[in-house]
Amino acid sequence: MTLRELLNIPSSTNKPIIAVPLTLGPTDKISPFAQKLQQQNPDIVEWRADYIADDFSQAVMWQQVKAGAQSELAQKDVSAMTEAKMLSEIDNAKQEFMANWPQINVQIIKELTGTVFNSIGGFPVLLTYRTVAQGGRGEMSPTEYATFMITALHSGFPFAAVDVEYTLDEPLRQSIMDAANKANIPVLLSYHDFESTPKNLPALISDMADTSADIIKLAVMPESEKDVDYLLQTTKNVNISQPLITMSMGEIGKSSRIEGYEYGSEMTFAVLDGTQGSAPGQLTINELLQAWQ
Ligand SMILES: O=C1C[C@@](O)(C(=O)O)C[C@@H](O)[C@@H]1O
Repeated sequence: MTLRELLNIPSSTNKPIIAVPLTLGPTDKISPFAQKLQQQNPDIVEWRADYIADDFSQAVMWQQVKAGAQSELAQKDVSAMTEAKMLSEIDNAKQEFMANWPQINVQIIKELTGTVFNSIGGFPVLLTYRTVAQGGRGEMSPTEYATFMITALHSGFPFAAVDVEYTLDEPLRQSIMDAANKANIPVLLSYHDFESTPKNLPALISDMADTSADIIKLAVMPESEKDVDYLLQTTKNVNISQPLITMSMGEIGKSSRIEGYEYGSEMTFAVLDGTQGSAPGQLTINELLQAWQ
């Protein structure tokens, strides 16, 4: 099955699926992005949840609740005794907040996810939380990362696919994959190397394909043209049953984002004009379309 068939993204051309990253943070507005989406019309939006989810972590949310209570207290003209009592009440509130956190967290994740789905006008959404270790912004612990992904998958919104990092501990990885399977959402297993191009690409891709993942994705950094060629040749020659997505990042790797599909890479990541990219070397959609002409 092709990736287009799997993700239900038909096309009349032989070109790869174009994905654009949505990298908005908590203070960014989504409507300018949504407008550009309509104009530039990619195939799929990759929601990079790592740009926003950490701002709604348990620690951050409690700090906000606490700061609110403290500033209210500071505005009141109360005696030292009353103040001490109110401070101890804030401490009690903390216990309650921590006990209720699982439900609060579910609600927050539902709202974040809902905002994405309700704002971008029907484009398919790939859910990604990229950890710092794999080149993203996400600083959650592995368990928090898995909880975030599973909760988002349970939110009822129809993600087109979900990115799961290959480097995540196997049991946690499996727990996300199980949640995705239950929700009938294809799993895209990903591996990134922002430093270099591993010398064992065929074995790495085969090992990734030996899991129950539905799609395999590899993004690596070339140190020379030779590395780009190695990635493209490996993409062409590797024999796996799942659709494959590969790219060489950075300036030297740009050609792989344009030509990769000729070697069997079924998706390419590009940026909407006037928005922020999510990895080095990404072209704009217009540059990509021009290169294909
Ligand atoms: O895995 C990838 C590929 C990518 O790193 C790139 O190089 O275009 C961009 C990421 O947003 C995405 O999750």
